Amino acid sequence: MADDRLIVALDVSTMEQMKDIVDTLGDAVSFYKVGMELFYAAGEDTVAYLRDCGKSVFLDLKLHDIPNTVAQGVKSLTRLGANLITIHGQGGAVMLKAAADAAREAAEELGVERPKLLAITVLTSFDDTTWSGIGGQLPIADQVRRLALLAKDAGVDGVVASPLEAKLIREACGDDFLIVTPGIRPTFAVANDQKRIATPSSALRDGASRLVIGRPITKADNPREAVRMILEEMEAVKP
Ligand SMILES: O=C(O)c1cc(=O)[nH]c(=O)n1[C@@H]1O[C@H](COP(=O)(O)O)[C@@H](O)[C@H]1O
Repeated sequence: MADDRLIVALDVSTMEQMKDIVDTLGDAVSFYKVGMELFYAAGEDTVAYLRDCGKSVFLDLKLHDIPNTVAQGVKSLTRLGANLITIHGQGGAVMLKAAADAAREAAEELGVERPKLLAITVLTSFDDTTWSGIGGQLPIADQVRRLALLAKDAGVDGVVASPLEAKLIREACGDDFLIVTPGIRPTFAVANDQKRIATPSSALRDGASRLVIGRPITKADNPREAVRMILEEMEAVKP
C-alpha cells in the first residue's frame, strides 16, 4: 500500500508520459509532484488529472519575485487545488508573509482547501563550492536554519531542504513544521546532479515529513520494483 510520506517527482514533459508513470505505479503511490518541466509543457490539466485519480499533488513552481507578484501568483495557483505549493525562502520575510496571507485569503474566497506553502531553502544541488560561488556567506546548514525560521515566523507551513538538514530544522522549528526533502538516494540509485543526499530511512529518522524522489523511480528499469524497495525501507521508520 501507498505511504503518503513518499512523493514521486513527475519530471517529464507530456501528459502521456505522466499518465504512464501514474498507471505503472498504481496504488503504490498516492502523492505526486508536478514541477516546472511538466507544468510549463502541459499546464494545469496535469493537476486536474492527478486529482481525478485521487492523488495528492505537490505543485512545485518555486515562486520568487516581489511580494505582490508572488502573492497574486499563489492566489492563481490556489484555484488548482494542489496540496503543496513552493515559494523561495530567499524572497524574504515580506514576500513569505504575503504568500501565506494570499493562500489563506484565496482559499476562503474560493471555498477550497488551503494549499500548504513550502519555502525552498538551499537547493539540494548546491555543495560548498557552488554555494560560495554565488556569494553564500554562512555555511549551508546555517543558511537553511535561518530561512526555515524566517518561513515559520512568516506563517509558511514548512520548507524544502536537503535530508542532511532535516534534523537541525526539526530542532529549530518544532514538530508541526513540514520538512520535505528531495535529494533522496536509495543505495541502489546514482546521485545525478544532487549533492546533499541521504537515503530514505536516514531522512525520515532525521525528521523529514515527506520525501521527494524522482529519477531513482521514474528512470529505473523497473519503477514498480524501485517503489517497492523504497516503501520497504520507509516502513522501518514509523511516522
Ligand atoms: O523543490 C523541490 O522539489 C526541489 C528542491 C531541491 O532543493 N532539490 C530538488 O531536487 N527539488 C526537486 O526534487 C526533485 C528531485 O528529483 P530527483 O533528483 O530525480 O530525485 C526534482 O523535481 C527537483 O526539482
